[in-house]
Amino acid sequence: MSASSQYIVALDQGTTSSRALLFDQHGGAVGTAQREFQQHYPQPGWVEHDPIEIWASQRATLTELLAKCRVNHQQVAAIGITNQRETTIVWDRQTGQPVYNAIVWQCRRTAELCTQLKLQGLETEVRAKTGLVLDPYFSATKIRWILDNVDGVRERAERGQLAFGTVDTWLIWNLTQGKVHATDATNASRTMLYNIHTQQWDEELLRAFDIPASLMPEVKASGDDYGQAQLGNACVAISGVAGDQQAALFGQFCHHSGMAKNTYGTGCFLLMHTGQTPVSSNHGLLTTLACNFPGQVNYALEGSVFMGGASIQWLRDELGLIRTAAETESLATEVDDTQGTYLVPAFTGLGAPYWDPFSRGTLVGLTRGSNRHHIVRATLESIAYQSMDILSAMEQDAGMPLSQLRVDGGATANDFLMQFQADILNADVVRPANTETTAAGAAYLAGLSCGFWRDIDGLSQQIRKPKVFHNRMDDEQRDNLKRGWQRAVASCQHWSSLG
Ligand SMILES: Nc1ncnc2c1ncn2[C@@H]1O[C@H](COP(=O)(O)OP(=O)(O)O)[C@@H](O)[C@H]1O
Ligand SMILES: O=P(O)(O)OC[C@H](O)CO
Repeated sequence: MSASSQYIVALDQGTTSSRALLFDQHGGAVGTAQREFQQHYPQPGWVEHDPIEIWASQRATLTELLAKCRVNHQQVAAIGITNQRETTIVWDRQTGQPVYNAIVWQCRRTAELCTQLKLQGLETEVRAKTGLVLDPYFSATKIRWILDNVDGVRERAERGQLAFGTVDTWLIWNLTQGKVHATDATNASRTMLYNIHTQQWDEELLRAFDIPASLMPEVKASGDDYGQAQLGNACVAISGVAGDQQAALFGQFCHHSGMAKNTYGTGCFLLMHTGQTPVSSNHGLLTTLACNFPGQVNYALEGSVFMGGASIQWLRDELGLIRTAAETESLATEVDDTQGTYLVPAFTGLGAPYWDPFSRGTLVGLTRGSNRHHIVRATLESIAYQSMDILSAMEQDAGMPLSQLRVDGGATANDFLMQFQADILNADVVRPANTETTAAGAAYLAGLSCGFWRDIDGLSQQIRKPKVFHNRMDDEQRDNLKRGWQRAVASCQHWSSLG
């Protein structure tokens, strides 16, 4: 880091776009550049990205950001990387060419393989060692699919010629011109091959999934030295790496047991820090690793809501009840309540804590007086109820009450939703002034690790004041509403299996 270094760059490689953000000494984002890239759907249920396009779009955002902000490489102390997790890339170590497209976390092509592996009894071992459920979501069966289905790849992998990586690893490889093949603990914990107790690739799981160990990257702490990114003639250190949901937990300053964040996007991703103890869930939540520095191990519980902002898109695109997501706020507040209407957006089944793939969406409690205001309000409330269900499962699993929920993501712009979330949780909902918490997490990891910032507490004090939504609902009303929600959920469970 040179004396003139004034900034940290965060590279945020997401599912639909690559972004680069510039952070100053105060921890605020002062510049941003973004490029969308193409989604490929070669068959129903399959999702792919072109790894070359991922790299090119990410590289272009970095160049654009520095040009736009008139910042040169010497002024950048370090780069932090955060990324869509689980997405799987395999490439040739010699040429750097991918052997197949990136198989995206959403891709369901290995569902059948997962069923077979469950029948062989692998599920309990996967759960115990990795904290995950045996599902196509995670990287292991995606790697296996590439090895089994792309000509010559298994032989090349067995000869040690190929490398596997999640998107962070692919970016590090390209930024360092093939010198560094590494990932961080949070990304490793999403592969279904990493033992979160021993902190190593698990040889038995690699054997069970039939994946050669030579493919795997070195696993480092999230805040650590990942080598030098070559940017033209200049070099900048890469000193922070984390999967996007764990980066958001870090960027929200949730560093202690019981602290939780919820990201309200298309779906909602909820993570609760559980300190140095892995908590195994009785409600089907995932046990995963949280960001760390060398010598530390941190754990978290994770759960997700499938239909968050997506149900607002459904109101707009399928029902035509609204024109924009933003107008849901005024529509919802123009009525006092939903008049007993509940929407359960179980369009693709229900996740944690119900885990019922046969549930289907339902709208209950309609009367002759119900109108679009009530339905819009019920839809917003459904996002808060689903988040509440996951948070209460987390509280029970971790044995810790939640006093505060930190929030980020596109739908947190909706004050009605935030207030209702605080009311139904009976907890404070804290929305930071800067909702770029994912990129901030990567920047803070990188900046703390390279000495740009001295300590996390000092950094958190510099951040602009958040807006806090306090509970305004009395217990009786909350209990009644929660009972109604539970009845609504019960009414749609097992729906598509009933015939
Ligand atoms: N004011 C709003 N009220 C409710 N939902 C909103 C609002 N603004 C955006 N959304 C929802 O938030 C989602 C976009 O958030 P974003 O964080 O960009 O999601 P993602 O990263 O998943 O693409 C969309 O599903 C949209 O419907
Ligand atoms: O890129 P996002 O924000 O959709 O996040 C994807 C998650 O990391 C998937 O686990």
